Amino acid sequence: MSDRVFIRGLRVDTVIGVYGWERTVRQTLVLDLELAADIAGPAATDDVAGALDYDAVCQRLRRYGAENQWQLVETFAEGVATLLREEFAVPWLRLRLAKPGAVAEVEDVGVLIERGARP
Ligand SMILES: Nc1nc2c(c(=O)[nH]1)N=C([C@H](O)[C@@H](O)CO)CN2
Repeated sequence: MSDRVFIRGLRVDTVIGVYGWERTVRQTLVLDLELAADIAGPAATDDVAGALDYDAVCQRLRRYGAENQWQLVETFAEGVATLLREEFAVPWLRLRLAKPGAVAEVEDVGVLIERGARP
């Protein structure tokens, strides 16, 4: 099954960073997600109840960012992957996590991870 739900450019505000000043401010991370998910099933019923609800995913990840804090983008990325697999039963995902403006003269930096087994 190569079907995917994708989310591009999800902005999550959180406390993240290794420097002292970063512990006192909120910064915006930008997430691009590819989530393995069945498309034909929910298409047959035309019912969001059987779909991987991308709106629910976005709301949950914004709340995850608001309620927690991290030092490394790596830690945040692993937490997002675990949450999606445990709470939304996503069997495989690819996450690109960008921290725009974190480094001078650089557009963005971050991590790209894949977790789970491709169905
Ligand atoms: N591999 C990483 N390197 C760095 C991180 C990080 O999260 N992962 N973070 C920082 C600082 O917080 C930086 O984002 C502030 O400009 C430095 N290196």
